Amino acid sequence: MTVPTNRFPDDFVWGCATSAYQIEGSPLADGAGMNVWHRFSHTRGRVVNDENGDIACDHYRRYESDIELMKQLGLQAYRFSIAWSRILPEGTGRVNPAGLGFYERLVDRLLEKGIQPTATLFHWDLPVALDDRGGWLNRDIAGWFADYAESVFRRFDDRIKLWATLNEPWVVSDNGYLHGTAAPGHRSLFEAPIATHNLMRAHGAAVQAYRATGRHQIGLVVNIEPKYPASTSSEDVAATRRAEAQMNRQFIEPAMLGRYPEELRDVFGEAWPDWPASDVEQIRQPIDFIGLNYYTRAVVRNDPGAWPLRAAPVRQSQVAHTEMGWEVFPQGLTDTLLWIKDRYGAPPIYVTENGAAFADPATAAGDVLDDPRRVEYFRTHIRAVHDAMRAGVDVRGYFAWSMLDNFEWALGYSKRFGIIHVDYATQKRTPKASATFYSGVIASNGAVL
Ligand SMILES: N=[N+]=NCCCCNC(=O)[C@@H]1[C@H]2[C@H](O)[C@@H](O)[C@H](O)[C@@H](CO)[C@@H]12
Repeated sequence: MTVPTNRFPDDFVWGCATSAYQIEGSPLADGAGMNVWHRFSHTRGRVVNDENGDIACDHYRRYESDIELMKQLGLQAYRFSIAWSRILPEGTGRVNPAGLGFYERLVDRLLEKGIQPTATLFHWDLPVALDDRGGWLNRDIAGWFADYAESVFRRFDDRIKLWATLNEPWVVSDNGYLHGTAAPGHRSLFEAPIATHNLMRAHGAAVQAYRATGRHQIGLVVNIEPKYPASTSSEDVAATRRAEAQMNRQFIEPAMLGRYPEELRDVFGEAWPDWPASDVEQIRQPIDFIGLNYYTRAVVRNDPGAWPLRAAPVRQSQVAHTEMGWEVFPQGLTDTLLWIKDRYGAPPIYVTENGAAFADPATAAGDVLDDPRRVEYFRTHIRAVHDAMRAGVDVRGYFAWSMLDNFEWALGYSKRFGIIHVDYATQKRTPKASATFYSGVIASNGAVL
């Protein structure tokens, strides 16, 4: 693959990404079952300002005008997630035709507008009915997930050509079961490894199901945050390896190499089981691509009091940070793409999420002051992708996070990642300067960088 010096290959795909619970609203409409983020966000004290996704960006009802905005931007593809509990209100068994109907309308409208739909099966919004049966702690969930996957493959594989099983299983295991900062809000050293393992077994089962009937591509989306030691001391280097194994290799390694990083026993101790080899073999199903979500890096030091990693980030001074407190570090994206290529056999990669939160207040006149740092973030990170491709990494596409300002999980609506501003009181959409910039990147295939 020859990569031109000043633009991207002709078949490179440019898109934007979102997820169901963060933008759709109407979480219980038309027969949908309740999902764990609905229950979590309606539990006092779990989300900033006790905000929830009851309305969000009202995309469930406004999807046609939102697709019009995507068309105006010149998007070639759109990454969204399918809400499991719209399709199967009880998580298994009865299919809800109205739930399928929403995604049918969404997909057909996207195709009408020449925008490729790419779907993620699970973006954290587990049906409550399954959570009440143990959720990711119940080994049966691999079969439940495969059945759900089959019901959507059957319906949409004629129109969706790029599938992802899971979005960022690390966040579900680490935030949802280890630290309790995300749904379902558990805090347990023993539950997190079980959740990890069942998430990955479910991934494997869905890929196996896809291979039976699927005709296109399926992969796994992981968040990778490259870890750099704060010093060359053996303690800081060891701490960095623990942090890197627990976030960056805990999921991609079983999926691609059929093994878990040995550092996980150092992190979890007796709470890390000896998984049956047959389980890990089943997890290691050949996949067609890796989806990489990249936001930032971490500089890591040894911290004996930091449970359970015994590692802590060191904030870098005198450099730019986003509203999330994340360092702006585009070199980390190049480094990560090269790391995936070198460590996992040069798989095709899509950058499935990359973006930045900055405060973008709307003025009284209704304009939106898009922080110029967001344009700079996209410019430098898209350049970083190009650098990796010039160094031989097989990157197939880039999806900006996010198309719309949206519900940022436990941070509610306090963080704005969108290239399109959403006034949540009026639901008015206003493209930001970053939308104009990204539209130019797409139109010139990266030549404007
Ligand atoms: N330090 N630090 N970072 C810890 C690792 C961050 C992991 N979270 C993500 O990557 C989430 C991903 C998610 O898909 C999307 O649903 C979220 O809205 C975005 C923005 O938050 C990102």
